Amino acid sequence: MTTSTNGKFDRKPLIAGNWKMNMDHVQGITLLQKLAWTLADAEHDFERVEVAVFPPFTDLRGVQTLTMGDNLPVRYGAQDLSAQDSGAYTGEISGQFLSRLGCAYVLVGHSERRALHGESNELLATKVAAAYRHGLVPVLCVGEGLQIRQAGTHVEYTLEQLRGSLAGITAEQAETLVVAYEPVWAIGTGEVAGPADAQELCAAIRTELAQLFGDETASKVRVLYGGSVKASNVAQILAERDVDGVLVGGASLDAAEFANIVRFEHHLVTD
Ligand SMILES: O=C(CO)COP(=O)(O)O
Repeated sequence: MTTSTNGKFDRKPLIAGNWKMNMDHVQGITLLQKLAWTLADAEHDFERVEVAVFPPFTDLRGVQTLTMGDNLPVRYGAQDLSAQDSGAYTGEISGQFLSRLGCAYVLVGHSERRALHGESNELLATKVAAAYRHGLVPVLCVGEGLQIRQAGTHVEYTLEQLRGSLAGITAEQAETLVVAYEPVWAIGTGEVAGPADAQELCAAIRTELAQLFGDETASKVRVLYGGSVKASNVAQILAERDVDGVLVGGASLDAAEFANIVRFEHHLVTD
């Protein structure tokens, strides 16, 4: 991909699938194998467009085996991690364990965890720090609910989440950061934010990152959009200048559909 004047193409697009609490360890292997075959048939260039999956914890060992054994260049991560490293924290999973399982990434602060588990920005800042301690790249999720969108305060609300969840991290750490803007009203609803909405927030996030960490760092951070992304709408969303990838829920559970999302550049050509 050539370098554009706005620098967007210096950032490798990241197409990520969040399987949520779907796909047991056997189903997960089947899904990933199908995805691998489909992308191999299409001669997908993983150097050009990065692919990552976020399976349930119990699938990670199998995903590790599959990606090592077949030398499949799909990267993967967990959907959450503990803020602690080890000890008496029943039910928690340490970033150290994820790192040893070959995870490259970890989701932090998905809206479902914020809403269902009461995860605050303060707690999430400690999870982001834990991810960096263990060599994992945090994919920090932010985004407003419907009421906030209707009140028109969505930009300020989302940036407040961003600032709060990144408290204490250094500019050097921030260089590898991934942020996912996922408006809650667009998650699993079929209601996709328009490309202009996605661009507005992704650009606002980058501007805020520039204030926190400097322009150069902000220009390296990949900002993804998530919420009802499908093969039929991905190309328009990724045509926006500050949108560097997508975080896909439901449509990532179908290998053919997800492979078509990964191949978004081909839709652009035919659009
Ligand atoms: O929450 C999401 C990804 O993390 C988006 O989910 P859907 O793609 O199912 O709307």
